[in-house]
Amino acid sequence: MTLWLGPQPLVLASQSSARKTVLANAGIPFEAIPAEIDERGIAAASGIAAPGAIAALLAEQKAAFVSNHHPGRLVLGADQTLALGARSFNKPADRAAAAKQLRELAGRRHELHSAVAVVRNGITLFSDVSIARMTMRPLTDAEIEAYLDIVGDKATASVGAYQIEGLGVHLFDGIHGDHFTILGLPLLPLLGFLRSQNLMAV
Ligand SMILES: Nc1nc2c(ncn2[C@@H]2O[C@H](COP(=O)(O)OP(=O)(O)OP(=O)(O)O)[C@@H](O)[C@H]2O)c(=O)[nH]1
Repeated sequence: MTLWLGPQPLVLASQSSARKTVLANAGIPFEAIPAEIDERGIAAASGIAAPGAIAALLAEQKAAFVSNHHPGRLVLGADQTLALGARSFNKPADRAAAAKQLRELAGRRHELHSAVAVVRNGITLFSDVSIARMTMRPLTDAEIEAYLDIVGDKATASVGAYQIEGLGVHLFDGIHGDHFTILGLPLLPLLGFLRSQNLMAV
């Protein structure tokens, strides 16, 4: 008996190592085929300001892009936006941007809006946006620099310049929300959908 009942593996429209790990640990077979879209351009052209709506749009656009190149396949797209008050943040471009972003997040609560979409033949079959609320400790510039010295390039691999399951945990006083939402893939709503399609044995 296997867990996955689908005729073919899921297609994951992502290069995210965290998203791959989440699916692999959940026992869901997938092929990773990153979407070649201009995320920032699409977000800017959409005129959308709400972080959850931006994440939902980009998750759907990533899945639709790959779906159009793989007819008949079930394609999963995901996106995550960080919101601090009315401002939205994306993955920092380099260490200096990560330091600047952490200085702004320190001592405050920010939200992670994680969206997932499932598309087949260009039709969106499922979408969900989940929110996690993260309370970051007050941090001195010296603490931020020490953290960045220790984590190195990983600081630019995540939207908040941290990996919560790794050393990023040291930055926080409080975490409210689903662990998978923080990692960037709302797994529980996705599993509910896959189950509803009779794709899972459990
Ligand atoms: N390991 C880890 N990754 C995180 C965490 N928080 C956010 N991320 C990752 O930060 C990235 C958010 O950027 P996105 O633009 O949504 O995705 P991406 O990395 O560009 O990958 P694509 O899906 O190909 O667009 C995702 O890869 C998330 O998995 C965390 O706490 N731990």
